[in-house]
Amino acid sequence: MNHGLLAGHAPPSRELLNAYLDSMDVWRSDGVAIADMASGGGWRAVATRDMAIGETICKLPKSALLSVRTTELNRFPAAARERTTSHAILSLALALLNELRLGEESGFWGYIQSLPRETVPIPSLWPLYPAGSDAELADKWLDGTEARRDLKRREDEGVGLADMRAFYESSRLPRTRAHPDPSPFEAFAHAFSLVSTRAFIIDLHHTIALCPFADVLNHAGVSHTSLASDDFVCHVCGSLAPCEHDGTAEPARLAHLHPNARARIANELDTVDMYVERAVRAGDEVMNSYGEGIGEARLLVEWGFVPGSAPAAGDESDDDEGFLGDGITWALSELCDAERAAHWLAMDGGELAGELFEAGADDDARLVCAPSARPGVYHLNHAGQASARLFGALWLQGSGAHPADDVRGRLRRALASVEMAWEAHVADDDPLPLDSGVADAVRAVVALLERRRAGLPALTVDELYDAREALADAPLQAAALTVAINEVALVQAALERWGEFAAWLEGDA
Ligand SMILES: C[S@@+](CC[C@H](N)C(=O)[O-])C[C@H]1O[C@@H](n2cnc3c(N)ncnc32)[C@H](O)[C@@H]1O
Repeated sequence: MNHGLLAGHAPPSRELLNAYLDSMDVWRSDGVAIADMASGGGWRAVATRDMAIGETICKLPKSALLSVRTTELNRFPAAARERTTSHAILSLALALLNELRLGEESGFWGYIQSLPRETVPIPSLWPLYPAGSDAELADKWLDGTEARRDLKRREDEGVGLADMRAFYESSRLPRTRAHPDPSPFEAFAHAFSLVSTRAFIIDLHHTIALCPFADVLNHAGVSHTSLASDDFVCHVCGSLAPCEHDGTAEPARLAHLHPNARARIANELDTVDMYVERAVRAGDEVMNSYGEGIGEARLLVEWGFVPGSAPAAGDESDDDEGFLGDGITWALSELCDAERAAHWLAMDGGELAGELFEAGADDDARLVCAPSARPGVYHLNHAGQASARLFGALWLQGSGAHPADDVRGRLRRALASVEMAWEAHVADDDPLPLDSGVADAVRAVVALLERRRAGLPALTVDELYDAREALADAPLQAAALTVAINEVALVQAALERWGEFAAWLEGDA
């Protein structure tokens, strides 16, 4: 994508980055070095010696972060931000674009020159690529997948491509020596792609920010580290210690801290830190976690890659265990009609289903699994188990329960009896008599899965694999196909499991 930024500059330099980090007092362990990705493009962090749990990987003073608070744009708020946005990601992309337009005159030059020069092709930006390109051809494989849902969610939240365009068109960046004229939308899209793939959530003052050096680490589900930051700062000035905006020497934002910790923060520099949480061997790539249980669809939508879709010897990117996330998900409106959905929400059904789900030693053998840790997520996991939250909402829809009924007691019995019936099915016993609401919920799971399958590409898993095999030099199509393959395989397997169970309940099998 032709964004016109940093044209004519030398490629990213580690020396310049290190000089910047030193000048900003960013502390780095001598056990970690920046190395090239084996796949060619980009960098990664590699351990130069064994590192033990608890060791510090890096400590960045918050003043070294690139955020809307620390950048030049913050000094020209009125001119540059006629339109305000509640979306931190759009504001940060604008602030970064302003620094990129400043080029060598930016206070962040040593850092921003180290960032990828190519736009990261996240799916929100695929419509900007020409017809017949890898991006354009990849898009159709996302139909019916979680990635398409995530893209829709981003649009609903106001961070889709049309929102980016509207936001950028209503913003005015100052002229710079390198860029006396406004930059094209592609330049904003480039900055957005960098923010989407590199920003971390920091605190109430910075909101999200780019973290030099910490953002060199790639992601793995089973990681060695994660970014830690005290977020209970003053939202006005960012101070962690009590400040003039608190109006008291003992602000409520610090009330949860032990007195020793409160005394410590009064005297210490506020930093974001990375510590070794799982031992690293010399020569290993040091992997970060971008978040708990992120599925591959979300990795594609927000970070522009799918683990294992383009294996590269030497990178750990093909280690896909732990990339599982929440499997496949539905919105409550797809499970219940409006009246039942309102009833479910009024009784806090999601929370209730979690309370009623009794974890056990043989959870893997069950039909129903624990609800997602993400509130409001109704999912079927990678083993084809429906979450208690999903099953509960479907049960409510079919049960005829009224707000005045003892829903708690009935849902508890429904969850217990479906599990007993499943055990009997697995043991090849005769079907047990079941409350009709429970059998209806099982049939509703089958219907949901059938609808999901109908929306996914109409090829078998083998045909999808063949389509991926036949690709040459098309990483985005390979990534999109990987998402589609895994979802088709999951829906197919889940349909068999739930379909056979439903038939057995009806005495047909
Ligand atoms: C925070 S950056 C990590 C540093 C990046 N490798 C670089 O050179 O700038 C995030 C980007 O790195 C790449 N990345 C991160 N984890 C990866 C993985 N496990 N496999 C492949 N690429 C990965 C993706 O392009 C992602 O958007």
